[in-house]
Amino acid sequence: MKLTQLLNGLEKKNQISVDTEQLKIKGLADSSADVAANYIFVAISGFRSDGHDFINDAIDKGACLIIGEQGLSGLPVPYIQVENSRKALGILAKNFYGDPAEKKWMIGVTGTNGKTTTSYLLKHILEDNGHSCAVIGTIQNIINGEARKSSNTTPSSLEMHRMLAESRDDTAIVEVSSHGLSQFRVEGVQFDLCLFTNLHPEHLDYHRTMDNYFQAKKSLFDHLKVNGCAIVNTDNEWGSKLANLLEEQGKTVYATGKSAQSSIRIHGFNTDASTITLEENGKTDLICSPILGVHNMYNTISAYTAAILSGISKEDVRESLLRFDGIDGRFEINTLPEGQKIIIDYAHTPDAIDNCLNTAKDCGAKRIIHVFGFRGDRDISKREEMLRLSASLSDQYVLTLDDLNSVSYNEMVDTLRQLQSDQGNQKGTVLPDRTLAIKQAIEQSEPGDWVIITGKGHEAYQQSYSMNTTSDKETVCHITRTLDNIRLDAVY
Ligand SMILES: CC(=O)N[C@H]1[C@@H](OP(=O)(O)OP(=O)(O)OC[C@H]2O[C@@H](n3ccc(=O)[nH]c3=O)[C@H](O)[C@@H]2O)O[C@H](CO)[C@@H](O)[C@@H]1O[C@H](C)C(=O)N[C@@H](C)C(=O)N[C@H](CCC(=O)O)C(=O)O
Ligand SMILES: Nc1ncnc2c1ncn2[C@@H]1O[C@H](COP(=O)(O)OP(=O)(O)OP(=O)(O)O)[C@@H](O)[C@H]1O
Repeated sequence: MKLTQLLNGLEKKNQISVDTEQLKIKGLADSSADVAANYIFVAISGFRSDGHDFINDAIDKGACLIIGEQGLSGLPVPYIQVENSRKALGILAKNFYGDPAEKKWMIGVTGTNGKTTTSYLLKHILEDNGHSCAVIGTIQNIINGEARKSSNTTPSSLEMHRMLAESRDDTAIVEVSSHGLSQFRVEGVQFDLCLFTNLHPEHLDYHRTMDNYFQAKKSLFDHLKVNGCAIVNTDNEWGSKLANLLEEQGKTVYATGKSAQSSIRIHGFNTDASTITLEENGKTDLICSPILGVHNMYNTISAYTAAILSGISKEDVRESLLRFDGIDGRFEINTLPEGQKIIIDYAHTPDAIDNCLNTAKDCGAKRIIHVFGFRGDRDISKREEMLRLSASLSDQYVLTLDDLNSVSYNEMVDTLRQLQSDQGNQKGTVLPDRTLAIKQAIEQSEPGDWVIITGKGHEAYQQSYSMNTTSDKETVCHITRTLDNIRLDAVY
């Protein structure tokens, strides 16, 4: 592709020569390791290293043009200085791959909790009604029906545009994280629908304040196509604020919530039957939420609204919801022959833990035994609240290891012990080996009890534990001898 086409929309700080404009570009790379002959290398100043330090490597590998933020001169190949390299990468990737988002029905989902659940509910409804849906998100990326490993919730803009270009699906659902937004990973992607699930304290190690975190999430809505719609859960205070701000900007907002002003108004939740009564334009509708918990009912409402705005009839959406068979690691229930329920859930925020434990209570759990831990290198400000909630809502809890990341085993165990002694109560114990913690919880459970294992959900273990299993699901299967894969028990 000719460089002039690629640079469309890019603000340059320096002029480039007519000869440079004629360069034929074979590819783009933001990692020197991926550079080949006639590539553009975009140097990004990162959190761990600085791409500008790898410019010479990139040139040795065949880069014919460098883009970066520093005022550099004297390079053996042309250099373009830009204000923001991550943003530049998105613009170049969009041009290089021919603006793939423009050719699809694009749906972006953001919020602290519920992005994955809402995305999979929506994917199911759309596919059940004849569409083909790509999903780019936390568990995996699904392109043309094939699952690919995902290492970030929202991949870099380069991978994003590449995957969208490879996808022959008519629709793409993208989970958009706040990190992704603040790092311009959806630069050049415009959405037909943008969904906001909720905002709760999380990632404050990165964003510092809730307002910064909110601003990052809000920026997704700058990516709405001209006729695009925002779908916002206004029962969350930040959602309500967002809906007002977007309306002030003249955007089309579908507010979902209990208030009378909502476009889709919630009249009531029936937690026993897992149903929701909704009202739109004076007409009420009863829909089933196929995953337990009021929090999952909110996800169902977001998916329902997005499906309707995608052109599916209410009747078809209602029918499709009845055929949904669950998501890995999202309130997955296994009922033991003796009557205990074992739940595996990805909850790793105070709000999510609150929701999970309360769902078990609402569903009549005799006793709740909660197994959980804290991730190394992640926002530590939420730990006390997570423990406080578990100590008050569960009947017994076991503090155990979650991913250590770069934190040492001893440091995390000391942290667990310290937190238990400062904030815990007599219901709790510390048992670092996650597999033994799960075993102890299951062994101590009695018919009618719910054992709730949170934090890892669908993910594989990073550490090895004494049982040699690779995930919570495998551990539970191993302990309970449930050899069949655990699947979500029917809610209805
Ligand atoms: C802290 C953070 O967000 N880092 C993200 C960021 O990495 P970075 O650009 O800072 O990378 P870096 O290692 O410092 O390298 C800087 C540059 O030098 C280049 N380089 C480096 C080495 C080399 O030899 N040659 C070279 O060219 C790198 O390719 C890069 O372009 O940009 C990368 C590309 O987009 C991301 O993969 C990476 O996510 C890391 C892996 C990560 O763990 N991020 C988490 C915090 C995250 O983003 N999480 C959210 C979900 C949060 C949630 O809701 O749970 C997500 O969307 O996944
Ligand atoms: N709407 C919701 N409100 C509060 N908590 C929720 C909601 N939906 C899901 N959760 C909780 O959050 C956990 C993660 O859910 P999900 O994976 O759908 O969210 P996510 O936004 O994709 O999370 P992440 O950004 O961490 O990948 C669930 O296992 C559940 O405990």
